[in-house]
Amino acid sequence: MKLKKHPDYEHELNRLNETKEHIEHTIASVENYRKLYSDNIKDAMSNLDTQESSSNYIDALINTQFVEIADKNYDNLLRARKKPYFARIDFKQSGKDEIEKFYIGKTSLLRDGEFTPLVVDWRAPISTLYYEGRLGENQYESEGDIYEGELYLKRQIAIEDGKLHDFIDVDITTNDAFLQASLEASADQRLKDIASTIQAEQNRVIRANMRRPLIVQGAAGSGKTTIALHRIAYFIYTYEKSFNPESFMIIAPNRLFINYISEVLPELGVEKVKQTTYIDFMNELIGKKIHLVDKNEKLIKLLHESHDSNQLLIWNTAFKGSLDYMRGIEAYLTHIEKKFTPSVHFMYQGETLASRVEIRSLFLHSYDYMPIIKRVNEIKKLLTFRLKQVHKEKLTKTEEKYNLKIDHIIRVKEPGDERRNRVISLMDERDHKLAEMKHEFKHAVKNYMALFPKVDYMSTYTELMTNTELFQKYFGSNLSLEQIDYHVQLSKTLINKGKFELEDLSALLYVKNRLHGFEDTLEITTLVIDEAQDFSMFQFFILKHVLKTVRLTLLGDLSQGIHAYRGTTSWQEVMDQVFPDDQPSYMTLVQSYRTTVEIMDTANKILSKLNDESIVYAKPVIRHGETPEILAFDDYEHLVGSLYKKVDFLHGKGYKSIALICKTKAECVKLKRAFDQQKKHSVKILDEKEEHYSAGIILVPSYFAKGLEFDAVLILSMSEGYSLHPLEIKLLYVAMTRALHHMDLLYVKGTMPILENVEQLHH
Ligand SMILES: Nc1ncnc2c1ncn2[C@@H]1O[C@H](COP(=O)(O)OP(=O)(O)OP(=O)(O)O)[C@@H](O)[C@H]1O
Repeated sequence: MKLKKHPDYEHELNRLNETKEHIEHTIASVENYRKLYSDNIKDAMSNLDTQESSSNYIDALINTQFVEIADKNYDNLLRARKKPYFARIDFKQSGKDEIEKFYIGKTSLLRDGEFTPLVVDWRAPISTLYYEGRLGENQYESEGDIYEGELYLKRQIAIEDGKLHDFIDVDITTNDAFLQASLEASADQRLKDIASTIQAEQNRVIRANMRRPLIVQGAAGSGKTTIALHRIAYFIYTYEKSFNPESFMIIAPNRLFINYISEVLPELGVEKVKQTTYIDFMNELIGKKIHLVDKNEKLIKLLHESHDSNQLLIWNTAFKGSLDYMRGIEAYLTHIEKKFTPSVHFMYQGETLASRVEIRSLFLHSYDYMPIIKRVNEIKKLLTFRLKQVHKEKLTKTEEKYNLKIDHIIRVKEPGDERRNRVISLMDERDHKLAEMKHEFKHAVKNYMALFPKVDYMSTYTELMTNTELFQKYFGSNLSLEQIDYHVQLSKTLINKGKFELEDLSALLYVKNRLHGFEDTLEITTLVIDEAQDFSMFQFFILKHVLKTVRLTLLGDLSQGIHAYRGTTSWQEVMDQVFPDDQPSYMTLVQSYRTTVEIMDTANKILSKLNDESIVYAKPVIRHGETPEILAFDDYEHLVGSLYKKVDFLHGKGYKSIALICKTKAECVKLKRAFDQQKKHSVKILDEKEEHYSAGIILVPSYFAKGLEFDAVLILSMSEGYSLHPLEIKLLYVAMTRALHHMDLLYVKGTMPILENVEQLHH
């Protein structure tokens, strides 16, 4: 009712109707075109056997392309039908008389002969005024030009199912009613497009210069994954003419994530972007599936055993992810490279066609930009070329030489047996010589090339890892004998089982790249990595190196670095070591959108146990909920009894996704049995292989919870509690920050040293 009294109500209503009419009209025209052209294609195809088959075929292809383009717009139009736009800004550009109204939506709509679009795409330069600008004097940039003016209005417009629902005028779009409404929603749609509620700090990340590396440190729930997708959508829109969507790639931690992502990208009007995991991408580049030990095995070991007893494991993992490791490998390859060319000249018929010095110089200098095996091939081509030239010449000369001799004998000698024998003998000698030359010609290059060592990336790398002497020589200067022995023995054990560790993938790819290189089929020019804190320096380096690009966006949160023993512990280090000459940008996101003030406060208290002054704590958007309960029980039975009641309660509240997070899978299995016996609730265990999850009660080992979110989270500690070790603090922090609306912690007394002295926690 109130809305109808708004002086602009009629205007907004008419505007919406006008827009909808335009959309319907365009949809109808596209449908007509599609029908017409698909009929044309059918005709062209049915005539393919006739004489003009090729021109018909070309016609068919052109029409197919047309339909594809129409299809693309068509899908966007269908989507726009229900919600053509979500905001309006009124802007008067300096020098112009008129205040222009811009309606902002997910896809732009143009009308013939009109300069101002009916709807402006959220990714258009002017839309940034909606996300970042405040009322009053303002400016925006488009293709290097600055447009100044005055922003008169910022209006958020809620349209649902094509009907005008509400609109409100705002100044800054922070913590507004629209954002609140969006955050109240349940987690059944894990990732969603947030085009209408993007916040200023997020907008800056989305639109940051893509030509330089960008590192984003974002608190839990600050929208990193969401922003990663919007950034890609923004870039595809902005650089539509220079880049194919296929040249964008997003690396996510697992298939579950990728499935979430693949649902959101089409919503953002983006398809065909490559979505993969690091392991899958490495296997693809290496060209074979490398069998790895479970990538969580180390973390699980560290959770079960003391850190002190695993010092060598921690050292070895960090070492294999470091650029020192890469440098050791490089030193070994350089050594191989130096000894690679034969120590003899390339000769033919006693003549040097290429000296060993020349070949070495070609190999080490002229062709040094190529992978080793390709250089060998280049040398082979060169030797073959020279040999062919010389061989032809020598063959003619030899033949001529014999023919002259034969002529001479015929001229000076009397006919008779002696002359005949002499001529025959010379002819035999000539034929023999020519045959011998042809034989040498045929085998010369092959024999010479056989003097180059036979190398392949797999044996080169495994030799280096398992040979104590070699390892000591190339990596050993700062390592203890104990460390060297640990590395070599572990490598031998793994290789005997035909397995590698996750850390070996970068190394294998490095060696493969140096030896064999890649075909020029790597189309990826722009890479976005989510959960980047789990990546090592070597992983970042190899991606930059192999893809030959600095268009990398890394989004991560060091506070959630549960794989810090193998991942990144400092973004500064990434900038210094991986991008020293690439002018990387660094941005932070501290506002957190996922959870309530009460849950975030509790999680932050846990995080403060790290006693790390450099941590920037997540600031929740003001949204209140119940205070988390921290409940201690005398034993397992009492805990489980209370857990059933909690689950009933949460069900009653209408929460669709409820996660029961235990520290390890073993505790999840134990609880699953209990639930199965109780027979009231059906529960599943979420593990690495899971590809889909949307609702229900799910048991989650803490280390799989990263990146996910649930309406309600119950953290459970039966026997394996959380200690004050940084890894366990981070694990508990990650678990707590998964909740959207509700979180409690239930534990058996004595299992949670981490809670000691945590001020003001509710017991
Ligand atoms: N501007 C926004 N408007 C509405 N919802 C938002 C906004 N930004 C983020 N969200 C929501 O906040 C939640 C967290 O976002 P996301 O998962 O992208 O964060 P994250 O930084 O990757 O989190 P984490 O590191 O904890 O896994 C999601 O539900 C997302 O839809």
